[in-house]
Amino acid sequence: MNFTRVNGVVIHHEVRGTVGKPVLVFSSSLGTDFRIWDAVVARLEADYRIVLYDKRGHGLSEATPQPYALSDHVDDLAALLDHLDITGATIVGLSVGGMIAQGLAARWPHLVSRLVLCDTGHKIGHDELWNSRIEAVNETGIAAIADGILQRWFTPSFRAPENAPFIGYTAMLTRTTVDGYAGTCFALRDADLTEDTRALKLPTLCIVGDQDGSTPPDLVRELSNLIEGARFEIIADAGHLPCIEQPEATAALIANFLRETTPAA
Ligand SMILES: O=C(O)CC1=CCC(=O)O1
Repeated sequence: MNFTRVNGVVIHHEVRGTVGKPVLVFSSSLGTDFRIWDAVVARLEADYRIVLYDKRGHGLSEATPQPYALSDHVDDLAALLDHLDITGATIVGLSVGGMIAQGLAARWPHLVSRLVLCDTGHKIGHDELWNSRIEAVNETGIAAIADGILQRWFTPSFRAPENAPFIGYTAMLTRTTVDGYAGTCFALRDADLTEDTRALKLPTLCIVGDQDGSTPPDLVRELSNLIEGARFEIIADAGHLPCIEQPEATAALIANFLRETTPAA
């Protein structure tokens, strides 16, 4: 476990994989931490250097008081990569992690060479959705609204109570700090990356679960249409978190994209 203070916030991170190989950086979604990537990373770490981190208010990273802006999350990741002396990485981001990846590529282009945008958008939701979520989380806590969130995250078969991982990921969600969760809802409410993302010129893969109830396939297709040359792939039998429900298919799409966009030596 590694903890580094960047921008006044202690960020939990881990570097795995193979020294000297191209770097993949993974950024997670609202209410999750970097363990959601474990099964994907296990399939990629022989061929890549892997950076995992928890955004502020999530996992083991410090929870600063709400609200947050998307630029807080973007600048935390930029500072972490500076600390690790990394430039030109492929950023793999899911949901708000995908927005952090887009924001990083727009604001700090030297840090990013390729993007893998999973179950995300250039804008996710609208003011009313995020305002009511912020109010609910602050008044009653995450557990009180967890059922609705989990229905959008996972397919019905994964949500069976006898499925042990479902219980585990429910705990991950409900144990997220209120400041981290609500703070990031403010960031989502206020972020519209349409114009920044339209200007991006780098190899990009967009992925979405066919049953994603949070950022459905049409939204992710629209995102891919904004970025010149971006690929768009749908993963079968997955909700909002294909890295958990379909890690093999997710890792295979990422590996193929990386192979096809790596310049010949
Ligand atoms: O909680 C959800 O509905 C899913 C989600 C939206 C943005 C994000 O990061 O997760």
